[in-house]
Amino acid sequence: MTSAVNSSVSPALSAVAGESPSVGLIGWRGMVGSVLITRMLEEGDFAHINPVFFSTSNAGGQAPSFPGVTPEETTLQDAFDLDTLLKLPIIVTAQGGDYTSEVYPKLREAGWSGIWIDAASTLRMADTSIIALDPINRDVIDAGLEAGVKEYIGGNCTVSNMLMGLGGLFTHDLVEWGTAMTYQAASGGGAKHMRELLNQFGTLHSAVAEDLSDPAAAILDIDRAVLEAQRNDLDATQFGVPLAGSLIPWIDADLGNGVAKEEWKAGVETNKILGRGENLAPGVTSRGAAVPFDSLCVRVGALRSHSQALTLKLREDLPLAEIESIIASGTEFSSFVPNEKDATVAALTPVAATGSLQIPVGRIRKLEMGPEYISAFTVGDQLLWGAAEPLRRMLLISVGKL
Ligand SMILES: NC(=O)C1=CN([C@@H]2O[C@H](COP(=O)(O)OP(=O)(O)OC[C@H]3O[C@@H](n4cnc5c(N)ncnc54)[C@H](OP(=O)(O)O)[C@@H]3O)[C@@H](O)[C@H]2O)C=CC1
Ligand SMILES: N[C@@H](CC(=O)OP(=O)(O)O)C(=O)O
Repeated sequence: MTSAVNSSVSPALSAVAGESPSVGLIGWRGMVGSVLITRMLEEGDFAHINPVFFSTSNAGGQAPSFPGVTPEETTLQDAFDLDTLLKLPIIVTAQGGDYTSEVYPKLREAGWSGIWIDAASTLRMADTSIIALDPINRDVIDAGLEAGVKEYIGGNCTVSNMLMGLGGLFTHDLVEWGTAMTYQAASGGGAKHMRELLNQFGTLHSAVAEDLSDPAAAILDIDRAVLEAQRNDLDATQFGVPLAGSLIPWIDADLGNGVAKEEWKAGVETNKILGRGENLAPGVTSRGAAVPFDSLCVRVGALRSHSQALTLKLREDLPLAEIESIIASGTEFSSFVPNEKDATVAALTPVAATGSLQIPVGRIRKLEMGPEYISAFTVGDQLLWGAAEPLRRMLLISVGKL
C-alpha cells in the first residue's frame, strides 16, 4: 500500500485509477459498516485500496486493526474535518443520512471532486446521483462514470433485494406493472431496534413463563397475559409501538398523501436503478418509460432479512418454465425455489436467507386474474445486498477492480 492521503485538494479521477488510492471509510463500526468491512476482508478488497478510517465520535482514537490491513494513519480521523476529507479521491460512508446532509454539500462547495459512495438515502433521488446495484445496472454505472458522475448511492434494502432476485424479469422488460407487500425485519431500523425486539420477546416470555411450563395451563389465559404485557410492559422506545407478537404497517416517514416513504422508494428507486423514466444522472440515457411499481411496507418481528410478496403483471403470457428460467438466470445471486411446500418453507424464510448473498425467489404461479399475472415471494439479507454489498462492489468498480 502507498500513501494514506493524497496531497491534491481536488483529486482528479486519474488518482482513482492509480495504484491503491486512498479511501476514506466513515461509519465502519456501525451495523452496515461492520458488515461492509467483513465482506471487504472476505473478498480481499483492502489489497486494492489504502483505507483511512474516520470517526464522528472518537477522532484521534486508535484506528481499527484488521488482519492484513495496515492503514498508514494509525489514528481515527475526524469525520467532520473537511481538510482531511478533501484530500481523498474516494469516500465510502455508512454513517447515515444526517452525516451525509451535513458534510457532503460542504465538501462539494469546497471544490472536492472525488467519488462519494454512500449507504444513506439522502442523495439517492438527486439527479446528480446513480443508485448502484451493479449486477442489475452495470451499464448505468459505467455510463455515469464515463460522464463524470461522482455520487454512487446504495439503494433501499427492499428495492435492492427485490431486483437482485427478480431482476431478470425487469431487465428483459417483461414487467408491465408490479406491487410488493413487504415483511421487513427489525434490523432495517438499526442495532437498537434489533435489541428492542429481542427484549420485547424476553418480556413477553417472562410474563407467562410459569404457565407455559405447565402443559395444562389454559392457552387463552396465556394469551390474555401476553396481550396485557404487550399493551403495558414493553419498552417500545425505538419502534414507538410493540412489535413482538405484533406488526407495524408503516415504515419510514409519512409523506402526507397516504404513502409511507418506504413505499414511495419502491417505485422511484426501482426505475432509477433500471435507468428508466426521468430523473436520471447525466450521461444516462433513459432505457424506457418508468414501470409502475408500488408497495405496502410492513415491519414484522423477523430479526434480520426482509421478505416481500409480489404481484406482477407481465407484458405477455409466458410459460411458467420460461418465467422461472429468466428469474434463475437474472443475476448470479438469484436462486429459484420450486413452488412446493417443502422447498418453500426450507428456503424462503429470513432464517434461511440471513448471512447469504443468494436471493431466493419462489411462490411463482399464475394468478386467477389472467395468464399474465403472477405471484412471487422473495427474501434477502438486507444488510448484505440491501446495504453493504452494493457499496463494496461500487468501490471496486471505481478503482477498476470489478
Ligand atoms: N440498517 C439497515 O438495514 C440499512 C441502513 N442503511 C443506511 O446505513 C446507515 C447506517 O445504518 P446502521 O449501520 O444501521 O447504523 P448504526 O447506528 O449501527 O451506525 C452508525 C454510526 O453510529 C455510531 N455509533 C454510536 N454508537 C455505536 C455503537 N455502540 N456501535 C457501533 N456504532 C456506534 C458509529 O459512528 P462513529 O464510529 O463515528 O461513532 C456508527 O458509524 C443508516 O443511517 C442508513 O442510512 C442503508 C440500508 C439498510
Ligand atoms: N428503511 C429500511 C432501512 C433503511 O435504512 O432504508 P433506507 O436506506 O432506504 O433509508 C427499513 O427500515 O427496513
